[in-house]
Amino acid sequence: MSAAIEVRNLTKRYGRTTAVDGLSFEVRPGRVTGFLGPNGAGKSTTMRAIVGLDRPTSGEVLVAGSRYDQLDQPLRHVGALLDVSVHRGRTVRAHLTGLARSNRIPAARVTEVLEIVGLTAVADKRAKGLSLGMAQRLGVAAALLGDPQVLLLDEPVNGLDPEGILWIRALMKRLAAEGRTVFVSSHLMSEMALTADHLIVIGQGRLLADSSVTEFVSRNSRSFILIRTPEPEKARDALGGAGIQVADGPDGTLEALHTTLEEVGALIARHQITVYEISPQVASLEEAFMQLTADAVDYRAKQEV
Ligand SMILES: Nc1ncnc2c1ncn2[C@@H]1O[C@H](COP(=O)(O)OP(=O)(O)OP(=O)(O)O)[C@@H](O)[C@H]1O
Repeated sequence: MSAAIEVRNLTKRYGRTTAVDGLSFEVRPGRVTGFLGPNGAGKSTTMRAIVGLDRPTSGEVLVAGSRYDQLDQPLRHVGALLDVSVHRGRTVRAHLTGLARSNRIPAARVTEVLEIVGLTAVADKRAKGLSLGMAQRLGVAAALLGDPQVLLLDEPVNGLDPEGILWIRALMKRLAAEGRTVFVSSHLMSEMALTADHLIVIGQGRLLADSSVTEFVSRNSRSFILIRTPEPEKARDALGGAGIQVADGPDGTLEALHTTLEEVGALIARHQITVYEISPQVASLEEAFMQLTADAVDYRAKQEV
């Protein structure tokens, strides 16, 4: 399986701001790849570089083996939902027809994409009358117009209602199942956990992780047994005596690491310690992501002071 998008040592500076800093990764076909990072991490800049809207300060980006500006009929190779920019006075259909014509795409395809995104009923309405969710759908329709093998979607769930969110998730999965490359950015780990098969995580314009979602979860999520007790010293001694590592949790709780509920329960009973709660805990994906990107966020916050 060869990579459909190759980002090689990409750096992009805007004046004194380094938005992307020596970033390299590949995006493969047949799966949804989530592009995750806190606000300002450099996701949009990278996506804009992939479709030739931003010129790299150094490094390069290849799509389907070529630089975007060297692709013949680029819309047939890459479809992108970046900023939704529509000629707002035009109708939905006219907007798509104009795009199709300038890219030598048959007009019949407009009817097809309107159907795919569920905008057939509003095809003759002016784009400026559309809700944000419908405007997102129109952006997706434009991205699909050339029936491309590679799709880039920058925060596609923004502005969508719950039904729209389910729709876009299903669409992305379907496009990937058809063998296409789907690269989708988000600043929400929870959203990506539901949609993506693979993750590229960046912070401060640098690569933090490149792994499957399953791997990311098992590597980054912290699990422990939470103990709430009025006798923390007794509990600490009992656990420590059995060779179990104990950390301090919030509100005076204890966290027993690398152990099981059964082992902790048995020890607590044997030492006759009063407990109010013993429960297994797994840090959420969102926490794992925040932990991973915390340094990047701190750094940026300090810079802006
Ligand atoms: N045209 C520009 N001129 C100057 N600085 C820019 C420009 N575009 C982006 N930046 C800066 O580059 C950094 C990365 O921005 P970018 O929009 O790529 O991040 P992002 O990960 O997409 O964030 P968000 O989730 O907020 O969209 C930020 O510090 C941003 O302020």
